[in-house]
Amino acid sequence: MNSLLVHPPQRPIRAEIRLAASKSECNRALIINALTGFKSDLSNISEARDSQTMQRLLASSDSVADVIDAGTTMRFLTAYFAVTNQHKILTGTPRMCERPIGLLVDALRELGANITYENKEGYPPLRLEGFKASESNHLTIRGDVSSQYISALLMVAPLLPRGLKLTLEGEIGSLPYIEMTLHQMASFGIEYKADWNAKTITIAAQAYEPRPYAIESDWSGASYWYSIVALAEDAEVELLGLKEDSLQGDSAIVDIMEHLGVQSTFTNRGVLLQKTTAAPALGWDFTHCPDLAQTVAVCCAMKNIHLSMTGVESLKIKETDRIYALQQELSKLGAELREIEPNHRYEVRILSDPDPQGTPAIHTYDDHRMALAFAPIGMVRPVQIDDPGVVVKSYPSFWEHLGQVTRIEEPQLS
Ligand SMILES: O=C(O)C1=C[C@@H](OP(=O)(O)O)[C@@H](O)[C@H](O)C1
Ligand SMILES: C=C(OP(=O)(O)O)C(=O)O
Repeated sequence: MNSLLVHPPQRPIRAEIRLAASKSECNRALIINALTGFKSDLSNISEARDSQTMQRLLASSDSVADVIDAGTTMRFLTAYFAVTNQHKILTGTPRMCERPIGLLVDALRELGANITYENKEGYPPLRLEGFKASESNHLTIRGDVSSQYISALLMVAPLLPRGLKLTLEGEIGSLPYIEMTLHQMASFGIEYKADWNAKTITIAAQAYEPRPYAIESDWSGASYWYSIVALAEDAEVELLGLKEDSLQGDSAIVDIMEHLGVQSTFTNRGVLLQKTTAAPALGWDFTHCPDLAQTVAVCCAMKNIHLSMTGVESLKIKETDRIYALQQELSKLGAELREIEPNHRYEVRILSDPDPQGTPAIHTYDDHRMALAFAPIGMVRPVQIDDPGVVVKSYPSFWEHLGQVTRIEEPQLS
């Protein structure tokens, strides 16, 4: 299946969608479960490939662990395999081998891990050859590159003989993901002290306790349904398995979408999305919810809402350079993603649709969020999404779910 055509719905949309479980919460729960000796009872394990890969690699005794394109799986397993003294080669797709990991490797080396680079300094593949705890239990790490390095270190901190005092340097990005890690660790009996003013987190040596743990549905996946409701003429969708007091920072989509014309009402099963009036312009800082940037950029472009976005620095080192990918694909809709302050502030503006009657063909750059963020365009005009299978990374049942509300087909060969 090389591409899919999404057609505008012929009827008002009324649907209940059971979202995939959050791969972020799931990957933390899987690592922590491993650290309890696989004795915890996890429910609602995510069907996302990133989480299935994590589960498979944790259970495998192979010397090579291939994470495919899963960033959290790569970063969390690096710390886990290192500190549990496992000898492994950690590798992934060519893109994974372009995503930096040097800050995490430097930190683990300081703690006593023997890690070397197979090819390029600072990037996977990595060779892990044992662990001998060092005297030092105090580390400093930059907070503005990827929070995944920090989460990875925090989860293994209780295993270190002297625990860990971690100081974060500079701006902290993706903070809710760090807080999610700490909350989940606490759910398995770990005590910690976080001082966000001093930017330090202190964790003593202690043991994880096996506990039951239920993983919440995925708020990042929910964002595509918000965009569908914002763009469709008539839509009401209930997303099942989401909570108002979520650990996931991407629940910020509730506030963002109030400006884009979607109202949220929490029910005892999840959240009900209904249409309301949209604002003419939106300014948003994505520092703590970078995975929402594509959803919001595309939705604003389609609704002709002027968007000013900041906090998108990390987008260039994700599954693809998401700034470049957005610029290329938004231009097919007659929209522009313009850099206003170098690498800091961008805006989305509508110029003119180069072909209002046409069916834009959207490339997805091996990035699930490109396919997921552009598919809702189909609520307004037919759209072709190339390489639709990329969604398996986080939301494998997306096309099946979308097929419940509108027609999707493989394009006819001419
Ligand atoms: O810890 C996590 O589960 C994640 C953290 C974020 O990455 P960064 O911290 O690199 O921004 C996010 O983009 C990613 O999808 C998942
Ligand atoms: C950036 C993402 O994932 P990861 O970094 O875990 O590959 C994502 O899911 O958007």
